[in-house]
Amino acid sequence: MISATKDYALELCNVSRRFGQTVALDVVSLAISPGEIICLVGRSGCGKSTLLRMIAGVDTIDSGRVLLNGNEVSGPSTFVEPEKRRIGFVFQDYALFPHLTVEQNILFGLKDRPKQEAADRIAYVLEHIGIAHLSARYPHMLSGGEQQRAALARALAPQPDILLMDEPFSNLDRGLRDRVRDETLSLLRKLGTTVIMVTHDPEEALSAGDRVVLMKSGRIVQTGTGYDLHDRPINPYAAEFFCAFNKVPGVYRDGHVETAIGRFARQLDAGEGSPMTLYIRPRGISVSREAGDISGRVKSRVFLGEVEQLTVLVDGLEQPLQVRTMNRLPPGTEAVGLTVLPDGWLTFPPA
Ligand SMILES: Nc1ncnc2c1ncn2[C@@H]1O[C@H](COP(=O)(O)OP(=O)(O)OP(=O)(O)O)[C@@H](O)[C@H]1O
Repeated sequence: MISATKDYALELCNVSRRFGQTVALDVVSLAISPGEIICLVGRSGCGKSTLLRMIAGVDTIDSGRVLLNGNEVSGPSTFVEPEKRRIGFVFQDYALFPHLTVEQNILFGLKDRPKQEAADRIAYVLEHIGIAHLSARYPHMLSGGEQQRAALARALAPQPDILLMDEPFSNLDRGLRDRVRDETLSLLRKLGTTVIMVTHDPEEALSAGDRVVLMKSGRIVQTGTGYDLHDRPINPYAAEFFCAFNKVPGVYRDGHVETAIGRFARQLDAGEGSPMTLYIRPRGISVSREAGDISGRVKSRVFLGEVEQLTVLVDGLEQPLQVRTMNRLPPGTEAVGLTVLPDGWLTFPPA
């Protein structure tokens, strides 16, 4: 084994994996500190599950290195078996053994421990995860949320260095999901567990982890806090993953993006006359019955509770603008004034 820095719980160095013609992971590098909670996101097929499988060691890599606590576990001439990696796994379907009780499921991962130690570990996780009263039940006798907690208890019992979770909350309905997720993550934080959690849900990714890792076609597009990814996306893919933007074509001139709905000042590293697309957040437009920078006509509105989504026709734009507002307009309002807020827009060259 090659020993590198122990500052990181996990390091991926130029990891690649192909399946025939498909490049599932394309020279991926990532370092994760102990106790960090990472949300791994990206569209279907971008390589999230493959990445978890390589870390867990249930599949091999073609090139690169994987290090756990500074020790190489996958590399050109190294392969440490999954059982020896001290990694816990929680799957989307929980994968509990149906013929074993909750307690027996947890015991399964502790078979090599002395009896008393295993019993102590089981008691500890049952209590901390709040399912001691369910220990004698079989999986089919548990609700979705309870099954999720049982799977978490089984994964945590052997005290893994890293916990990998593949869409762990996606089988739960919305209300339960938020609660189980908050409870689970606060417990994992308390235990100081390093976590990589795959999710499809952009909101979950922004809110749940310390850091978001966004993938596309086997590559990491951007890593950063939820605020970084949401407010400062590095490209249109990252931007559109977290927000359904209005897109307005424009041209860069004299420090401004010139569009059919006005000039937007920003210093850009772009040549005079370069085409630029303005990405305007639906919440980045204020709307009122007074005159604004832009005149529009409300085509339709959908009341969503906290906010209302308006579709507004604007002269000179092929597509109407989508506007999300907390400002309740009187029924039947047609003519509106719109103003794009200073931090309500981004700009990128056209894709
Ligand atoms: N064993 C395999 N054989 C062939 N192709 C595979 C295999 N495993 C994964 N792939 C391909 O590799 C790519 C990445 O798959 P992966 O399951 O990692 O994506 P994902 O981001 O987890 O997708 P999803 O969000 O749909 O679960 C996909 O194109 C997939 O079809």
